Amino acid sequence: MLHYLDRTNPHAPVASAKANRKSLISLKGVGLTFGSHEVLRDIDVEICEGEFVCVIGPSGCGKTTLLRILAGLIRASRGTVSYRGKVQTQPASDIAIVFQDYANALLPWRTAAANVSLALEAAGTPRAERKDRIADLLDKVGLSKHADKYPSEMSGGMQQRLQIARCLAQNPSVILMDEPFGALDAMTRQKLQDEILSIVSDSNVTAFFVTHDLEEAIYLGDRVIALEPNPGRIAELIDVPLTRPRNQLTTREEPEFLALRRKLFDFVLRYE
Ligand SMILES: Nc1ncnc2c1ncn2[C@@H]1O[C@H](COP(=O)(O)OP(=O)(O)OP(=O)(O)O)[C@@H](O)[C@H]1O
Repeated sequence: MLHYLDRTNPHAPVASAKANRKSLISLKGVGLTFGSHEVLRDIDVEICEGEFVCVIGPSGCGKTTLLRILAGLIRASRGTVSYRGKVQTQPASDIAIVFQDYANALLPWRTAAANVSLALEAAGTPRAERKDRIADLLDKVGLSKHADKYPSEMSGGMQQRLQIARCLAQNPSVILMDEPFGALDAMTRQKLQDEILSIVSDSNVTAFFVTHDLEEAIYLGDRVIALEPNPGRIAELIDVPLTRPRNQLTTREEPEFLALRRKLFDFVLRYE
């Protein structure tokens, strides 16, 4: 259970669990070179259990590459990536990835329920348990009424929800998201932002979220990593001091939100 600063309640655990959270992922001196192209340099960051970390930065600065390193899909050329205190040598089964390209992430010949079932089958969930788990997962992402639809019969937002349900079927401790809402319209995007926040907070999942959208990063994150390019380095690691639960209207009007928005805009404008 996460506790966030609650200004409406003076007895809320203000000293927040944040300070006591356990480190889950640790990157020390991580660098990556593709051929002669140095993509990432000296990345040092500690991500704690239950934390929501967003990454922003100009195009090509290495955001996706960093996510792929965390996923264990690429080995760093330098430094170490530790997961639960152990140096990571291969992808962990409890780290799930949500991609922007939901259409390619789903199997078009399987219904929504069968797409979720696939992840359960892969995880070895006994057949007898699958039906209830599928119903729970589809319910969690608001797709209960669409279990028998094929991806082609669903909107972009619904397909992305389905991809998220499939990831949750893995029972992940960490969800890595690479611009998951980038292809969606503004209203759907905001709805899904709130859904992912409630999923993450209900299941105490740790989230690492790559986005081009500076406001999205502030709205979702406990911290925002600003990567500068050539090679990709951490320019700033910014704490987001906004209360939770967040609200699409009031949070975005808070002075701290606006100040951070200004700070991040100034940062990216340097690389325009
Ligand atoms: N497999 C690869 N081989 C060679 N170079 C690569 C490879 N993958 C990525 N790169 C290069 O690494 C750099 C960082 O790419 P990456 O996709 O991580 O950036 P990004 O910040 O996510 O970009 P965008 O915001 O445009 O999605 C780019 O210059 C890219 O061309």
